[in-house]
Amino acid sequence: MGVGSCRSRQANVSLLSREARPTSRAQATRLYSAEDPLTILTSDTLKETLRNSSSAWLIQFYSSWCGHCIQYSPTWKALAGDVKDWEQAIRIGVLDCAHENNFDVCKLFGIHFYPTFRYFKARSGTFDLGKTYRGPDRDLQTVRQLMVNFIQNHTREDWPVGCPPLESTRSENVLSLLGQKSEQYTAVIIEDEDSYVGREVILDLMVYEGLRVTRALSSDRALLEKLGVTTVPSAYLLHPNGSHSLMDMQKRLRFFFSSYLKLLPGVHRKQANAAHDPMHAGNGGPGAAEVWKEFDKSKVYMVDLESGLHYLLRVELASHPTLEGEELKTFKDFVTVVAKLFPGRPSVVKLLETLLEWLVSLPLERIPYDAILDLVNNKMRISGLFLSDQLQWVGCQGSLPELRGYPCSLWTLFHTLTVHAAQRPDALANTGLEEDPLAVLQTMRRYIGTFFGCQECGRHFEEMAKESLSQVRSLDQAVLWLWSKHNQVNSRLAGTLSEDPRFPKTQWPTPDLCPACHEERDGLHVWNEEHVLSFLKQHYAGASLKYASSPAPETGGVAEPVPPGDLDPPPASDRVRTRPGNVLPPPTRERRPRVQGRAGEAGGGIGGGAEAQPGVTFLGLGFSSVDMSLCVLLYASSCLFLMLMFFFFRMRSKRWRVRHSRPYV
Ligand SMILES: Cc1cc2nc3c(=O)[nH]c(=O)nc-3n(C[C@H](O)[C@H](O)[C@H](O)COP(=O)(O)OP(=O)(O)OC[C@H]3O[C@@H](n4cnc5c(N)ncnc54)[C@H](O)[C@@H]3O)c2cc1C
Repeated sequence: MGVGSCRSRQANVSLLSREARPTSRAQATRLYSAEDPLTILTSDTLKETLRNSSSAWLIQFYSSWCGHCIQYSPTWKALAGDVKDWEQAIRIGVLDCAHENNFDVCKLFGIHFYPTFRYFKARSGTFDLGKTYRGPDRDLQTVRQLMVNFIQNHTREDWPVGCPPLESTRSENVLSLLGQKSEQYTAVIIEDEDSYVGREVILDLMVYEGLRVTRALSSDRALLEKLGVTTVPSAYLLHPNGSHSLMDMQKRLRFFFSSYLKLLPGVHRKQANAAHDPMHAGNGGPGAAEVWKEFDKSKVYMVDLESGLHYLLRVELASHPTLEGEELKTFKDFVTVVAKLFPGRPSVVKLLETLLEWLVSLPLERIPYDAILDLVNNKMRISGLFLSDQLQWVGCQGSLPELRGYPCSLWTLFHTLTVHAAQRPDALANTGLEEDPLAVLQTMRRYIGTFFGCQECGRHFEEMAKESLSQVRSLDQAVLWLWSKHNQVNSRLAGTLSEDPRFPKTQWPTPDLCPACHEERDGLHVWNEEHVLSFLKQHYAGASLKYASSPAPETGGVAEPVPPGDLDPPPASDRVRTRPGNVLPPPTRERRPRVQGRAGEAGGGIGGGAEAQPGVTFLGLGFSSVDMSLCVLLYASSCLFLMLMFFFFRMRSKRWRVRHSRPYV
C-alpha cells in the first residue's frame, strides 16, 4: 500500500545491542496473537506456505515498533474477521519484520517500509515476491474489494481451488432453472456492474453447502423483467422444490443477504469432520436418536435455563467434594445472584432463596458439597421447593448429543441475569453486591474460572475479562459487554468442531431477529448498540421468555418432553408463592446427581415416579404430606375422644336422672 508509513530499520535493528532485543521480541508478539482470525507467518513458514498454496494470500509485512502498524492493527484484525469465510479463496497473514528471526526473509522479499501489503497468487509453483498494493486508501472496504479484484485476476489455470466462479451469469442460465427441482437452493444476486455485493456474498457463502450463489447484472433487462426486479441489489431465490421468489430483505446490504442465506433450512457450514454433519449422520436427520422438538429461536426457554441450573448444581459443582475459601465465596455469590435475579418459576426461586438463606446463616468456612446437594434435592421435604433433575433442551438442543446443551444454557443464564440486573437495579439490595454494575459479570467470571468444566474456555473468558471488564461502568454496559464478548467467542468458534452445523455460529442477533441492530458504515457492518440493548432486554426479560411446565410429577409418570406450545407463563403474582400440588423429592440418602438423556428419554426424576408425595399450602405455610397425615390422625382421634366423652356423660346423666327421679320411700 503505497508509501509505507515507517521506513525499514532492518540495517539498524540488526545492529541493536543484545540488551535492546528482548524489547523488540516482546513487541513482536504484541500486535497479533494466535487468537486473531489470521495466520502469523515467520521466516520458517512463509515460503513453504506460499509455494503452491491452494488459495491466494494477502500478507501484511509489519514492524511491531512502527506506530502506524500498531494503529492499523485493529483494522487488519477486523478485515481478517470479516473475510474469515473466504479462506479457501484468499487468506490473510502477517509477518513481523521487527522480529530478529524474520530479518532475513523480510530482506529477501525486499520489504523497505512498514506496513507493506503484498498479494500472492494461488497455486504458484515458483518463488514469487508478490504484488505490492500501492494505493493510499487502506480502509477496510477498499482492501476487501481489492481482494475480490485480486481473486478475479487469476486465470483458469491458477484459480484458487475452493473458490466458486465470481463472474456474472447470463439470463438464460437463470431462467432455465426456474421451476426445476434441485438438491440445493440457488440464490441470484442482481446488481450493478460496479457493485461488489454479489461477489462478497458468493465468497461469504462458499463454505456453506445446500446452496449455490451466483450473480447477474442489472443491465440484463430481460432477466429483471422476468423476475420482477425493480431495485438493485436484489436477491432472487430458487428453492429445491422448484418454487422461486424474490428475497424480502429489510436492508439491501451484504450482511443481510449473507445472513438470510446462511439460515435457510438445510444450508449449513461444510464440516471438516463429516461425522458432525447431521445430513450425513447415521440414519440421517438431526437428533436421530432424540425426539426433535421444533422451537422458536426468537424465544428463551425456561426449561433450558432450569436444565442448566440442574446440571450446574447437581453435576458440575458436585464434582467438588467440599467448598472452602475462594471456591465457597464464589459459590455464595453465584447463589446470591441467581436467587435474587433468576426469573424462574416460584418453586425454583424458593429453592434458590432457601439455599441462599442457609448459606448466609451458616458460619462454616468449609461446606461438604453433599450438604448442599441435600438441600438442592430438598431432602428436608420443605414444601414448594423443587428443581427438576432432568436435562431437557429445547432452544439449546443440538443435532448431536455432544453439541450445544449445557454451555448454551450457561450463556443464556448469564445473559438473562445481566439483563434482569439492569431491569431491576434494587434486586441485589442488602446482599453486599448492590451498587456494583459488575456484580453479575464478576460472579460469572469467577464461576467460569473456578467451576466451569471446560478449562480452556475459562482461560479464554478470563483473557477477555482482563482486557476490558474494568471499562464497564453501568448495568446496561454490563449487558452489552457480555453480548459483545459472546459474539467474539462465536466468531472464534465459527467453523470449528464445536459448532453445530444446524446452528451456525453467527454474529448475534441475526438480521431476521433484529433488523434495526444492523447498519453499514463505509462498507463495514456495524452494530447499532442502542437497538441491540433494547433487543437484549426484550429477548432475555420480556415476552420472549417462555416458561415451561416442568416434568409433571403430579401424574406420577416420567417427565414428558416439553413441546414449545405447552409453555406457560408463571403465576404473575409473586415469586415465592407455592404452587399447589408441588412435588417433593423422596428423602433417599443415596440420592446422587443424575445426568439424564435428552427430553423424551425414559427415566424418573425427582418428580418422576411413585415416590413423589404431594404437599399443600395453607395461610402461606407449606405442609408436607406427613404433616397432613398427622393432622388427619389428630382430627380423627379428637373426634373419637369427643364422641366417647359425649356417650360417657350421656350415660352418666341418664343414670343420675333415674336415680333422682325415684320417689323417696
Ligand atoms: C463462558 C463460555 C466460554 C466458552 N468458551 C469456549 C471456547 O473457548 N471454545 C469452545 O469450543 N467453546 C466454548 N464455549 C462453548 C461455546 O461458546 C458454545 O456455548 C457451545 O459451542 C454451544 O453453542 P451454541 O450453538 O449452542 O450457541 P451458544 O454460543 O452457546 O449461544 C447460546 C444462545 O445464546 C444466544 N446468543 C448467541 N450469541 C449471543 C450473543 N452475542 N449475545 C447474546 N446472546 C447470544 C443464541 O440464542 C444462542 O442460541 C464457551 C461457553 C461459555 C459459557
